[in-house]
Amino acid sequence: MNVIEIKDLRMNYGQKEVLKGINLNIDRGNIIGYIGSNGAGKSTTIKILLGLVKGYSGSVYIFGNDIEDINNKYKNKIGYVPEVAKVYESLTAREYLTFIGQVYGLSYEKSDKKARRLMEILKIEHAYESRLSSFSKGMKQKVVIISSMLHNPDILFLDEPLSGLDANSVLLIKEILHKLKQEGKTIFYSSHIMEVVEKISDRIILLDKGNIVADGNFEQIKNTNFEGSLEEIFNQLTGFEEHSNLSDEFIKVLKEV
Ligand SMILES: Nc1ncnc2c1ncn2[C@@H]1O[C@H](COP(=O)(O)OP(=O)(O)OP(=O)(O)O)[C@@H](O)[C@H]1O
Repeated sequence: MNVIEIKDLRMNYGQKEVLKGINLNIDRGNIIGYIGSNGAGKSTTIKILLGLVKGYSGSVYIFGNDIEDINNKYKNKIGYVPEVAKVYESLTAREYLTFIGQVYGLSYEKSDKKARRLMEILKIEHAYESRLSSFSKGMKQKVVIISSMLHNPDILFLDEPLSGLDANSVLLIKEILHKLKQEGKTIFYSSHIMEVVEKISDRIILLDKGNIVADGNFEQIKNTNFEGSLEEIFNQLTGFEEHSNLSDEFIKVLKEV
């Protein structure tokens, strides 16, 4: 059974067609690199899958159930790291994480124990009782990552999850994702850092202006399209060949007096 099945997914915002008929079947135990230019429709797709955006046409099945039909029960099996996470700054990490844990159906005690241990492993345990407003960017990101995984979800949607993390933490999170995948978890990984996507993804899906323009593992995409790194392939497939001219122009404007 496919963990996620998307059929002819379309979404408009006013006159603007943001998704133009997406079809996707996703197996369990995969890391899916979901990439595309700014405004391509990645976050919109993820928000539809999470039940946060309505008004789409087509259908979305998660664990074989239409997300319109299943009273949101599937949400306890999903974790989400949004691109820009809104944490409650006035709460301590402990208050925030135990709250999120309980939203996902864990007991207070269980949430507390797991959250403290996870913060310890990510080396921010000293701040467990501190307000989130006092956290650095990377520390906040670690809390958001913990909050998305505390309930051990089967599907993870990660939007730029490594943002603000130092090199050691990046290494650790990548390793965790790899191990979660081996345990059968499905990870939807959306990012603009092509080197990371190229390395960690079992399958890469490239969205361009609301359409899927490439789908396969890195080798397949390389063979059926162009040679080069994922970054180069991305630029070619999204038709971006003018960086040299644009950078010249940018600097020319800077020099204007
Ligand atoms: N709530 C909204 N109302 C109107 N238009 C929206 C809304 N949300 C997104 N859009 C538009 O939909 C398009 C796709 O946006 P989306 O956030 O899905 O892109 P993205 O691929 O995630 O981009 P990025 O890489 O910049 O995060 C954009 O043109 C955006 O302006």
